Formats: sequence, C-alpha cells, structure tokens
Amino acid sequence: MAILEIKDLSMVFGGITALADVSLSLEQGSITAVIGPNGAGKTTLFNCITGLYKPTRGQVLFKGQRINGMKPYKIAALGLGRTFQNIELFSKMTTMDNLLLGRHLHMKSGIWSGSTFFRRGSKAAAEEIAHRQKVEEIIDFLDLQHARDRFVGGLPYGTQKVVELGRALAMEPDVLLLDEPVAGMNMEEKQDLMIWLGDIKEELGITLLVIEHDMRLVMEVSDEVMVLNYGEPIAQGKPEEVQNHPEVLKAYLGEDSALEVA
Ligand SMILES: Nc1ncnc2c1ncn2[C@@H]1O[C@H](COP(=O)(O)OP(=O)(O)OP(=O)(O)O)[C@@H](O)[C@H]1O
Repeated sequence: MAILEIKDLSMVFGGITALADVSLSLEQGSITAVIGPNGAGKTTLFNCITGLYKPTRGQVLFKGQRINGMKPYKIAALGLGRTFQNIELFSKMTTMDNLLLGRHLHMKSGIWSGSTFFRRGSKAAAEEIAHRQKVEEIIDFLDLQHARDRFVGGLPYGTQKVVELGRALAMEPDVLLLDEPVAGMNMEEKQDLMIWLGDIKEELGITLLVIEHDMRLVMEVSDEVMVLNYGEPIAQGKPEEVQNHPEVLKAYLGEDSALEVA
C-alpha cells in the first residue's frame, strides 16, 4: 500500500497555476525524486503536502488518512517530516540541542522541563535520558560527533545541512520530505549524503520524497522520479526512463544541460 498518496492536486495563486493535477504515490520504504526547472512547482508541492498551503483542488492521503486542510503541526505529529531549501536551524544553539528540539513531538514533559529542572529519578528525567540517547544515535549515524557541542551557526554550510537532516530524523518520521538536501555541498559531502539516504531508507525504513537539482544524486538513489514543468507532471517512472524522455529534455533544454549526470 502507498504510504503517501497525492491525487489530482492543484494549487493556483491568483492567476498562476503552480500545480496542475499532480498525482503521485509513494511506496513504503522507497525514494522518490521530484525534479523540474526553477519555478516548476516543486516546493509548492511540499508546502501542500505538509499543510503550509491549502491546495486549491485534490487530496493528500497519508497512511490512508486525508491530511490536506490539516494544520502543519498535526501533519508532522502523524509522522511526516521535512527539511527546507534554506537552512532553518537555531544558529546560537549546539547541534545536540537543535536535534533535541527535533524530539519535541515525542516529549510528554515539555522541551525544557526534563533538562533544566529535573529531579533525579523523576519521569521527566527518565524521558530526557531517552531523548538524549535517541539523539546520540542520530549523531553517530550521521557522523556528527565533531559538531555535537558546537553552535550550529559556526559550522560549515554542508555540516549545517547534515544537522538539519539529523533534526528531521530526530522526529522519527515515517515519511521525510527533503528540499534540495545537497545544495551548496562539496563533492565529498554529497557522496556521504547519498550513502545516508540509502541507509535512511534501508536501515531506518523511512520513505523519502526528495526535491533535487543534482542529477547524479537523482539517478543514483531514486526508485522513482517525477518531473514537473510549469506545475504539470510531464514524466514519471524509473530514473533511466525519465532521463531521456523527450518532454523532459525539451523542458530542460537551454537550462545548462541540467540532465547531464556528472
Ligand atoms: N505563496 C505564493 N504566492 C504566489 N505565487 C507563488 C507562491 N509560492 C509559489 N508561487 C509561484 O508558484 C510557482 C512555483 O513555485 P515553486 O517555488 O513551487 O517552484 P520550484 O519548482 O520549487 O522552484 P525552485 O526550483 O526555484 O525552488 C512559481 O511561479 C512561484 O512564483
């Protein structure tokens, strides 16, 4: 069964149709990439799925439940996480604390009650320890030990992107939406991230929906690719099927031969 299903989704802003009848099905434990030229509607799609925008028409079903129209925090609490195109972290907090904030959906005692005022042996203290353990696992998983106690604002950009991924993982989502996860990263960081995406799918069993311009990543890690152009899905299928699709090549023509896999 599809864990996330998008049915005939449309989003119109004034006179602009940002999404036109988009349908997409994500199988549990798969990686799907959404690609398309600038302004194609990719981020709008994410905003409709996560509740930031109320779609003009269509439906979004998560684990069989209709979620369009629900508030973003409720959608997140159901197990749908995301990262943003621009890093959205607390720069004057450490990596550890940023990741702990990602646990807030799971916290019964509130974010600070456990850490600041806990009495030894209290329920809040036990909860705090469990959350810290979970965060330590993520720090190990993403090789973030060197950044663990450093303020995020002082970390290199590529590391900050990894911290953002870590914070999204700290939510323990069932489906994770990643908006351009390797943008601004160097080759080595990109390579690491590609490996982690595979591990997130295989080891953590998380279903991924990824917006990405980096064609090497798209071709190497995706099970399925959807191509948007002016809000319309112009091709959908296995990476090798869409790569040479005539409509896709036409949409990208003149766009710096964006479909070349480096
Ligand atoms: N809140 C909004 N109000 C009005 N128009 C919007 C809004 N959000 C997006 N749009 C328009 O919808 C279209 C799709 O934009 P979107 O940001 O989804 O594209 P994108 O594929 O994510 O682009 P990029 O690759 O540059 O991030 C654009 O024409 C954009 O100007």
